[in-house]
Amino acid sequence: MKASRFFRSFKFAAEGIVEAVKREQNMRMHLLAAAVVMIAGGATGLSYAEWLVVIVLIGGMISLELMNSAIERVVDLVTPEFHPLAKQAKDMAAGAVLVFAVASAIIGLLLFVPKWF
Ligand SMILES: Nc1ncnc2c1ncn2[C@@H]1O[C@H](COP(=O)(O)OP(=O)(O)OP(=O)(O)O)[C@@H](O)[C@H]1O
Repeated sequence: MKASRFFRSFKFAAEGIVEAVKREQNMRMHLLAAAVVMIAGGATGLSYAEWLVVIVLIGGMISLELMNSAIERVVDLVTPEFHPLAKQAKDMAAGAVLVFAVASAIIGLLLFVPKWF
């Protein structure tokens, strides 16, 4: 792949992220939560390995939210009408976000709580 093409793809990806931050309240919530976790991590003094876990969880959460937003848009593009498959697609995508958020919250508690008490 030519360098210019690579940077063009990078620019489009960045535009997608900016668009999601502008339009999706959930995305802004995830970013706020990520900032709080990073500050808490700094204050708590996480180890190198613990920071790796936190970074993977934050990156995974934001990536999944981006995929969820993308699926919502494709569904709306395909059918503005009510359709059971549209509902399933949106609800499954939202379910994927929820599963990762719950797993992340549990891992976060397992990481932080023993250091605080
Ligand atoms: N075309 C559709 N056909 C059937 N059900 C739909 C359709 N669009 C949305 N829904 C249902 O309504 C719910 C809310 O959809 P809506 O588009 O308002 O929000 P969203 O795009 O899923 O989430 P967000 O709150 O991030 O905008 C969906 O999760 C789904 O259950």
